[in-house]
Amino acid sequence: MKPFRISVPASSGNVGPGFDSTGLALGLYLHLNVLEANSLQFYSDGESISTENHFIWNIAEHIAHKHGITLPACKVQEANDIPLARGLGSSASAIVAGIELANQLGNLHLTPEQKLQYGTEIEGHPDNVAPSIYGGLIISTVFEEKIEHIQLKDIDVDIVAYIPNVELKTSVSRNCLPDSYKRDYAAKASAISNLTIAALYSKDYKLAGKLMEEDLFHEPFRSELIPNFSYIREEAKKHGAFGTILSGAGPTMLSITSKGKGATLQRYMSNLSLLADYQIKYIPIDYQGITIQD
Ligand SMILES: Nc1ncnc2c1ncn2[C@@H]1O[C@H](COP(=O)(O)OP(=O)(O)O)[C@@H](O)[C@H]1O
Ligand SMILES: N[C@@H](CCOP(=O)(O)O)C(=O)O
Repeated sequence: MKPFRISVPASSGNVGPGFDSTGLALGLYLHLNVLEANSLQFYSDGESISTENHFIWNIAEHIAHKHGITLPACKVQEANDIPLARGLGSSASAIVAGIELANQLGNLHLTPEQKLQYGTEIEGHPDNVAPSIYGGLIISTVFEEKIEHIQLKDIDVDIVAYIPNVELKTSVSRNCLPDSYKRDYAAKASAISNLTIAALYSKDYKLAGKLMEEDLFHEPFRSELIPNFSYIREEAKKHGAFGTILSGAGPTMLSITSKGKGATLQRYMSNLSLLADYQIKYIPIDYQGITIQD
């Protein structure tokens, strides 16, 4: 077996009002280095860990099982820049990595569409899995059991993320959401979402940022779980952000600002004493999605 390396980007789900359907790939990565070995070995950031009930290995085995194969022994070294349970799609990146691990080890020749299908079945919604596979900004939905998706390339904005040092499980944050919305409310929420995508497509980032902050599908119900929600939004706006939204289910928040202004916004926000224990990062958009290197 030739050694190989899988790299999967993080992602920010929803992008404001695109609940469960829109996501942006971000330049923070989960890497798996895979080498030949006589027994199965898994290392995470240099430490040996058990593969029993290991999230990524379980997914690889699940995919292998679907295709009627057994995975060969190997040594997997994981290095992960994506903080867990912060709304940066760590679970989707891990799922995509597990699918790719099975694909490579089992010579399954999966297409990107098959990976998206499998990943979405496991994650439950495609908004993180799709950008982790394809890169860029992806709008997608499950339709007649298939996943339709469109990629918007060249999003000419800078991204700044505010990552608090507390975790929030996506499952917990989803429990706060209503089971249904009334027709007028849903129509308004959907109009805001449609116009946000049209604004992004037209590169009207000022309008896109304004509309992103008007989401009605999830942010109004989640904001009270999020530390400094209004404060971050207001401070970022004062210093050039077009808009500031929850990343995925939170607790990370994310601003979009003009191309070239990200570093300045990052510096300004890093000086706020209320945010002293946050990681505040200027993160590039990833346009490659998953990559495999020999
Ligand atoms: N690289 C990884 N290795 C093992 N488990 C992971 C990895 N990444 C994510 N997970 C699992 O996914 C959980 C986080 O998923 P979730 O609550 O959906 O948050 P998010 O996807 O926003 O980071 C972690 O607590 C862990 O159980
Ligand atoms: N659409 C999902 C996105 C969850 O993203 P995560 O990064 O928090 O897992 C939701 O809003 O629940």
